[in-house]
Amino acid sequence: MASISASLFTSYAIVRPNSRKQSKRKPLRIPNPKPKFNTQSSRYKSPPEPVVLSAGEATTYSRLPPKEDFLVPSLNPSSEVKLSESAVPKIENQIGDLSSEEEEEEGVENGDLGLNEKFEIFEGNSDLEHDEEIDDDDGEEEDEAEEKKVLGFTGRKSVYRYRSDGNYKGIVKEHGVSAKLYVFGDDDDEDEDDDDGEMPGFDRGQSVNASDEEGDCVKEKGVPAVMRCFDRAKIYVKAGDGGNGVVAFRREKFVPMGGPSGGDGGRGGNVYVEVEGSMNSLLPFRNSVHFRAGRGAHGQGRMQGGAKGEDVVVKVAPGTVIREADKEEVLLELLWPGQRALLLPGGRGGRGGGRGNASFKSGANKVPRIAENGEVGPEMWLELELKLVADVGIVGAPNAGKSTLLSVISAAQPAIANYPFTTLLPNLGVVSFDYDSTIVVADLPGLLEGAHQGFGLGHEFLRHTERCSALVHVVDGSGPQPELEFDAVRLELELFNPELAEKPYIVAYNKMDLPEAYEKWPSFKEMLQARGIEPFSMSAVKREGTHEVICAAYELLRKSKREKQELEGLKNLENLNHVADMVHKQRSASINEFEIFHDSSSNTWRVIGSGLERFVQMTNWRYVDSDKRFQHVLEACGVNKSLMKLGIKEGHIVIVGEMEMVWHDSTHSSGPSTVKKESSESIKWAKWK
Ligand SMILES: Nc1nc2c(ncn2[C@@H]2O[C@H](COP(=O)(O)OP(=O)(O)OP(=O)(O)O)[C@@H](O)[C@H]2O)c(=O)[nH]1
Ligand SMILES: [Mg+2]
Repeated sequence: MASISASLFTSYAIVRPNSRKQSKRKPLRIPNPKPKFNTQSSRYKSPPEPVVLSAGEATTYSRLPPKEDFLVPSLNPSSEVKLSESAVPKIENQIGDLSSEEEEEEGVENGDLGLNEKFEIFEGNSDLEHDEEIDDDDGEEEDEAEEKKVLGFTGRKSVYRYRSDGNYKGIVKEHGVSAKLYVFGDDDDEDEDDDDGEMPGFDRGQSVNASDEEGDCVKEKGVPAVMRCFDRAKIYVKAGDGGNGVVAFRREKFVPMGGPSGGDGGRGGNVYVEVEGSMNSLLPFRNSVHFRAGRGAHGQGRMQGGAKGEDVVVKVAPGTVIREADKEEVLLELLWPGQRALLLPGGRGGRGGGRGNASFKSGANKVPRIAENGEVGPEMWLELELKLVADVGIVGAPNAGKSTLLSVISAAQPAIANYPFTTLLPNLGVVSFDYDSTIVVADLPGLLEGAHQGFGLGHEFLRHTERCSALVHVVDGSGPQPELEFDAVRLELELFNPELAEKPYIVAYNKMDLPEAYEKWPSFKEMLQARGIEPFSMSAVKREGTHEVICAAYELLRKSKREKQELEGLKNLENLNHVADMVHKQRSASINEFEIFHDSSSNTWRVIGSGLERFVQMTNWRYVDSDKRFQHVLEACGVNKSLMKLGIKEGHIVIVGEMEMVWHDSTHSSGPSTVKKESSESIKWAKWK
């Protein structure tokens, strides 16, 4: 009975904002003593020791240059090493001719190639047979084996400069062409330990400096940031907080007791996501990561409401998929220019929250000394992923002529050069057929064997073919074994995503103007025909056969177009504002819905319920009436009753949202009474801790 009477006059003493919750929000960051470079992992291994080809002349690196390379325009133009485009085949020949280390030294020292200390050699893993072959050799034979290890070379339109100690020095961009050797060897024990067959290729993110424990995750990912950021980004978005309401009273001559006149706060700004047709990458998010909408202005006297916060619009490229960070579920998929989604609605001001004291005026309370805080705007981290919206994707091995084909069939002007990996990012081109029919064609970086495991660059971009309706597979006819090249690329597509391999495709056998390609064409054609595939032959450089190829691709496209349109139509009907709707729904959660958790060791009772928590957040504790209102709400929504049922005792701690309170059983009065009628004396407030 005592407990029942106590229940009628129960009150809370508000002690302080809930410090536990706050500390949870901002955890202390304890430095991780472990090296970030996981030497145990089979995927990320310590980089092999540099392979010195000739005394201090060149060093082997197993990764692409760091991201800074793509930012620094020119560090030392005076010492720029330029290799003319025409020098490239020359280098290739010389590499082929190298038959001893001396020759290597000579070639480098002479500076014929301009490569002295300035070229990088990427080391990859060889297949088993090759390893064995090299292992068996000794002495001079080993030198021969070294030769065999040189499989090819590539270059790019930037010159990387290395100090002789192996540390990366800088970059001279734009005009030079540097050489890169791909050496497939077995020098490193660690490579042999690589049981799962993963290649410690340059894209594996191995640090240049093995002792570089500070290598962050950017380095571990291996691919330079400019390439990763092209189609992936992580951003932070926050809707604006609502403005606070104020307590004010009308003071005017001849208007005695003018009444409350505190205005409401304005609503916080919204966060929108909009598709910008002119964007074709997510690179802009490399520099701007945080998007915060403006907060609503506070209300003012004379019934002046606050202005609403400024909205923020995050512009993304067509084809962007949006997920909440570290979650699988797709929030939004924005395909077409102009599409706009309300992602996060701003915190409410005005009637929804942030009310001034004028809004609290009632017959019972004509002088309300209470106003609300504006509602806090929601926030989240988002992961953006771009999947280009191209109709046809051009795939194939490096140097097959994919970019050349795109340049011939469209007005696009991709970089074309006689070395693999000229294309580092996908290129888009628009091909016009009639007045009103155009298709978008994407030229992707070349695929290597092992691409699905991360070898080479192509796998980074294969996801861009997922939205293509048809593929054009370009085969380099001048290669040693076009059939094997064809099979390897098909296998990579299949291993990356079996759905890709099921897409309709056209095989375009390229470089027919070269005798070696011309000779191999009949056998290649025969092999594919035996499999039921009708290949096309072309010479992209001479623009012969390219029209037939793209027309055939267009036909394939048209076949699947109707089906695709139906799907797109369905997608367009999707409600793009569903995330905002979810937020609205959460906001309108009733304060009557809550759960109570008890920690007996600390005598703490935690009341969890989004409606109640929002109420706490919006209560402005500066005003005495706010406390009364809060007590009333706890009583009205049944929190007090539930706590007493569960056996709460004097002095226990109750936590609601960010408030921590001490429970008191009041014994000052008896008999039924509502909190509303309860005098302030009946409430025993504890001191702030
Ligand atoms: N002879 C001849 N050379 C060609 C033909 N098509 C392309 N090439 C050459 O092949 C080389 C590679 O061409 P690209 O178009 O850059 O090849 P890619 O497939 O885009 O190469 P990556 O972007 O590095 O994967 C260039 O030197 C082209 O001039 C052709 O039909 N005949
Ligand atoms: Mg290319």
